[in-house]
Amino acid sequence: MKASVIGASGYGGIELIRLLSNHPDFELQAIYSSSKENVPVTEDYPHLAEICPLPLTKIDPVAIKETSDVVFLAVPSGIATELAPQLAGGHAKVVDLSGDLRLKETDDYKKWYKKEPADRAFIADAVYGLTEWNRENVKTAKVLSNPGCFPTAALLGLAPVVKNNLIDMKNIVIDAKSGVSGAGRGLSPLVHFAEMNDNFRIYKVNEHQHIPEIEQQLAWWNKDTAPITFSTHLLPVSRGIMATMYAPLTSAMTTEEVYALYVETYKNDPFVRVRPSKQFPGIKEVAGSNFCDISVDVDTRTNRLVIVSVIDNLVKGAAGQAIQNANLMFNFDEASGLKGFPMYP
Ligand SMILES: NC(=O)C1=CN([C@@H]2O[C@H](COP(=O)(O)OP(=O)(O)OC[C@H]3O[C@@H](n4cnc5c(N)ncnc54)[C@H](OP(=O)(O)O)[C@@H]3O)[C@@H](O)[C@H]2O)C=CC1
Ligand SMILES: CC(=O)N[C@@H](CCC(=O)OP(=O)(O)O)C(=O)O
Repeated sequence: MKASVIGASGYGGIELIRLLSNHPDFELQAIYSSSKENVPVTEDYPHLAEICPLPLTKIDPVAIKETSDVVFLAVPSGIATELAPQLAGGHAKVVDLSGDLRLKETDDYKKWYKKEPADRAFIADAVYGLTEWNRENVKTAKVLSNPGCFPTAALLGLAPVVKNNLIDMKNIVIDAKSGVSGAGRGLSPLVHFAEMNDNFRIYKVNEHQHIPEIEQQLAWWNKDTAPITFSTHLLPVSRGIMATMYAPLTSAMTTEEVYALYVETYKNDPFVRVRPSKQFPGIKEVAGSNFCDISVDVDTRTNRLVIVSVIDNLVKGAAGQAIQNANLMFNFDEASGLKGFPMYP
């Protein structure tokens, strides 16, 4: 199957190139950029030498749509709003990595992204691809909206207890940290070396655009849903997200009981690894891989459950999950092209 990547000069784009170049079922046939034409991608990214010989090409949605079986969009929010509808509706399937098609309430998109939303009906038809929890819909999707990096880590961690009504939905706190590649390749004072290195900062306090995305999925799972507290911090590392979730249990449970529930829930999911008690995951343990590692612990003094979930923001949080979804959309093995192990140390 022929795959194309738009936004191929960004961090999400080059991660798609890395993974698709080693994929047995997709052939990466073209890569697109809005700022560069006929320039080998290796000029900016020499690590792709002899891996990806393709030049960056000007974006022509009509031609891309006709020549591709699947188009991955790794462009900033606001751009997919325009491009995705132009690419959809024909032979090609579309996988969008941005936030543009995730929020079914278009007013939420306006409020949190501060941009004009895509057409409501188009968004309604886009399938939200939190793979482990929406496989059947993903399989038939023509337009796939890939989850955000923080929502992926947080929701995979929360799902078993939220779906089984085991935590107080009115008291969920999600405390998340991300490496700087989560912000893309563009520079800003927040990710400037001198300000980020040797430092640790909270950002977008109570106004992060992933808040409505997480709340939307929690509401689909549990009718008692309520606003969450969600905070994001910048770690002075390149890759990785750790989301630590805190919530009171609705009735007393032991760590062993909660652990058993998680093991049972994720026993058939190739990319979710539930850690044994007290073996809390670090971000390095999933770096470069499509794994999400989860650990749980009950604080018996407060009856509060602590859930720790880690992913690589560029893999399970972006390009890896996008390919996992595309695999299902084309009836390939879900793990095809994604079997690379984490890099450690
Ligand atoms: N980084 C991460 O960990 C994650 C990112 N995402 C999402 O994936 C998308 C890509 O992110 P990321 O790769 O990090 O960002 P980057 O800033 O690194 O890359 C953005 C890409 O979009 C292209 N682009 C910029 N403006 C336009 C335009 N007007 N038309 C078409 N293309 C344009 C840029 O290339 P050029 O200027 O050459 O066209 C570049 O290739 C974003 O929506 C992001 O929110 C989602 C999950 C995680
Ligand atoms: C470290 C960092 O800055 N991360 C970004 C993640 C952005 C992202 O992935 O945006 P969408 O999912 O909304 O497209 C942030 O917190 O905004």
